[in-house]
Amino acid sequence: MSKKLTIGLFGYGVVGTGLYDVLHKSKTVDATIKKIVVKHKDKPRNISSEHFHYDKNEILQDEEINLVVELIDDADAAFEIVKTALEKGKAVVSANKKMIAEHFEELYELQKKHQVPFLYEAAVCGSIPIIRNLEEYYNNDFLQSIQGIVNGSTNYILTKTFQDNLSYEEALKEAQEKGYAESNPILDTGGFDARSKLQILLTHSFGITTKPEEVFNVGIQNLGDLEIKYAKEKNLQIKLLAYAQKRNEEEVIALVIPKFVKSTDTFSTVSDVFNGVKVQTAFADKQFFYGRGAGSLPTASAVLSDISAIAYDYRYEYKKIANSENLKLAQDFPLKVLFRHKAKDSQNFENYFEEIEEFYGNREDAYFVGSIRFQQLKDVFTKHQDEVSFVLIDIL
Ligand SMILES: NC(=O)C1=CN([C@@H]2O[C@H](COP(=O)(O)OP(=O)(O)OC[C@H]3O[C@@H](n4cnc5c(N)ncnc54)[C@H](O)[C@@H]3O)[C@@H](O)[C@H]2O)C=CC1
Ligand SMILES: N[C@@H](CC=O)C(=O)O
Repeated sequence: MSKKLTIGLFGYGVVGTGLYDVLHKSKTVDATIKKIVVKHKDKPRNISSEHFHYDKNEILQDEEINLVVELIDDADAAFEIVKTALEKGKAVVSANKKMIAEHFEELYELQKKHQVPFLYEAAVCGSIPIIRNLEEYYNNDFLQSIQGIVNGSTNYILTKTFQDNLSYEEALKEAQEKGYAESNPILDTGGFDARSKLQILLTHSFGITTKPEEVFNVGIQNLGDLEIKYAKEKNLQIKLLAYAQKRNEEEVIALVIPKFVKSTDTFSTVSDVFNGVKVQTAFADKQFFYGRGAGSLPTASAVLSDISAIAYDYRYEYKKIANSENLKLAQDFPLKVLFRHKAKDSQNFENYFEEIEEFYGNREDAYFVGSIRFQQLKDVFTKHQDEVSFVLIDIL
């Protein structure tokens, strides 16, 4: 039996306004927004000011509200809201991957303790229902790998700079204007948003819980004309990929990194703000999910689906945590990359590499193809973040 939901909504930005819209258009969900708490009083909005409140307790202390939908852009404030709501026995829907990735263990314990649903489909790949599928559909299969283009803004920027010859700055500005980018866009371009999503995927696919700093991410912010030229000459594209991939029976590779993809690779068909996720399992073999990874209505559609699932009391069972097979993150493995540095004083970057296959440029502006151990790659990136770029050719 589906239950009637009275919603308290936090945030009325890109996703919040989208949710208001889809909830009023969809006739099948028995849910009403009673109150909306926003931060700024004077902002012009498309609905009457009587809907808005400015104190979080207006929602959190309201006994009639049985579902909190959290759609704000502040991960710390979001955690406080979600924590209090769960403690008060209210169901919660959130799209805030940064907050979930940073606080997963506390949120997991709160759900268990208070026995209330906490759903967050919109937090990973916008409109693609990947979490619910990992929770339900793949429950009895053996997952081997999940690879995904999981960030809409960076895919938009890469598409526009590659195909339409826009500058990086112009493409980023467009992604911001369209409501795809995070309020702080370095979260997108630096691969941090993709890392948060990867952390959530690791939990729902392999039962591995992680702290953000345990998952390594390289973004697209250091890529330049040389990488694009190299890719075009070889008929390749560059995509920011997130990997959660079994290396053997004990270890899972977890990594966010730009990668060259061939024109025959399904990922090469994922352009613009779209996301794509490849799942490989023992029984089903390969499957591919495709859909809009960001934007007002597509993201709101995932929030709407969570709301409707809450109405029949659906909750994540986290079976993969219970049956985690004690999998651990792989600490070291070899990769083949295109490496470039723009260090002013010539550094001995070649020493980090096991083998160098192709060398271009000169010592001060060099780029080369070589194989490197994961630990070495992390080391060189950590020490020289602003001076180096990597594009993955393959995990070896
Ligand atoms: N924009 C997108 O395509 C997607 C966004 N998300 C996530 O959804 C959440 C919302 O994103 P957007 O709507 O794009 O952000 P936004 O910046 O358009 O809207 C967020 C709103 O929350 C308000 N806010 C901040 N702190 C608040 C507080 N303490 N109480 C009440 N309101 C507060 C801000 O003033 C702003 O109006 C974020 O966690 C984001 O990562 C997830 C998937 C896609
Ligand atoms: N900034 C994010 C929004 C959706 O998660 C993205 O671009 O993917």
